[in-house]
Amino acid sequence: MPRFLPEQPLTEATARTGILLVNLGTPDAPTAPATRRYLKEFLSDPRVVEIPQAVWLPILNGVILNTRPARSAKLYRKIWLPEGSPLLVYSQRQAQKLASVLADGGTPVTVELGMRYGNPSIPDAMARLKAAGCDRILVLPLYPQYAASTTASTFDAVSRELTRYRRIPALRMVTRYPDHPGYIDALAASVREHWAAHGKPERLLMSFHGLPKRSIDLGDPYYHECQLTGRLLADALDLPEDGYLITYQSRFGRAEWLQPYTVPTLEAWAKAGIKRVDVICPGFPADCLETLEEIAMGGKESFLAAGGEQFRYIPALNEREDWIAALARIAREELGGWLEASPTGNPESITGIRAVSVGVQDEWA
Ligand SMILES: C=CC1=C(C)c2cc3[nH]c(cc4nc(cc5[nH]c(cc1n2)c(C)c5CCC(=O)O)C(CCC(=O)O)=C4C)c(C)c3C=C
Ligand SMILES: [Fe+2]
Ligand SMILES: [Fe+2]
Repeated sequence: MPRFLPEQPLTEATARTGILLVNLGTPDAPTAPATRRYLKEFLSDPRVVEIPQAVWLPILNGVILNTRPARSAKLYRKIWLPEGSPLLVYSQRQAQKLASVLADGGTPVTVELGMRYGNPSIPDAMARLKAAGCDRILVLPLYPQYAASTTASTFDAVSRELTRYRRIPALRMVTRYPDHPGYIDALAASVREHWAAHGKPERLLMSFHGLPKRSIDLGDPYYHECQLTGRLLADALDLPEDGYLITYQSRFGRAEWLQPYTVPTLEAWAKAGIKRVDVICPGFPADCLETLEEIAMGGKESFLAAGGEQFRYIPALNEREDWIAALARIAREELGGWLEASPTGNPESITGIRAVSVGVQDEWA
């Protein structure tokens, strides 16, 4: 049994650039066993829970995985689409549309979606890129703001898989785009369209996924990147200081997480007499459990119960044309120097190198 995965012979036709689009991942089904499998993989990642594994794993396996899966599965059932989990459905459509926008723009690259946890896995997506002949890969995570628990964990998974390869591809990775004009403009356009259809609220709440405060104290740039996105979005919308607030959601466990917390803020606003709010979750390019259940359903319920009168959730960017165009722009910018060599996807300029390496292979065959 060879130590590394077997390789297909190198041919001229196989040289291509591929994009590995990555998102977090989601259960295969809205059931307790499928949610348990997903949470086990997710919460065993030391990038996600930074408690020493000898302390954390007994808590995870003994307590959390015996209680949370059934509870979370019930929540997933509230948002599940006929085609599957929203996070997967929207991420898959983003991958397909990104490939077609790039191809229409003269950049024919293969795009594969890989989920950090669950399916389709990052190793499977990388195998598909390899089978398509991609020997240059751009990793593009659907995380505009850098966090070690998401972005660095993606890098861990990609690089771990590469340790099994004999012939590794050239590799690039987008690590952050919290201030990319295409991303900010798409967010601003989605808010303006929402206001044109439904009217303007008293306040706009921008809710980002939370992180333990300790991670920021240890140097994670996530908080600053969320604040940057939020401020740029507010500027693009000409919002006054008291017209919006950036908050953090999805707290997990008892430690302090980034503040202010989303739902307590909504309740405090309602109690202070704010009647009409809109909520957007700019850090989630695809709608998912955390936006659809926790915010659009749970946040609304809390706001109304505390005396608020009108709560509107502004959907994630999902398949918006301007967002797919922004992703294509980000990809093209990061692919600089790779695409020039292969304007038609057929890398003439490196044909000579290919011919030599194929020749050497033949000699040893
Ligand atoms: C220790 C816990 C967690 C950290 C740290 C964390 C960071 C983090 N997560 C996202 C994006 C998503 N998280 C989602 C779900 C989710 N997150 C956690 C915990 C942590 N996240 C849990 C336990 C769950 C599962 C749901 C539940 O049981 O409550 C999702 C949605 C997944 C879906 O299937 O729809 C996303 C997306 C980011 C961006 C982030 C760090 C910045
Ligand atoms: Fe999360
Ligand atoms: Fe949540």
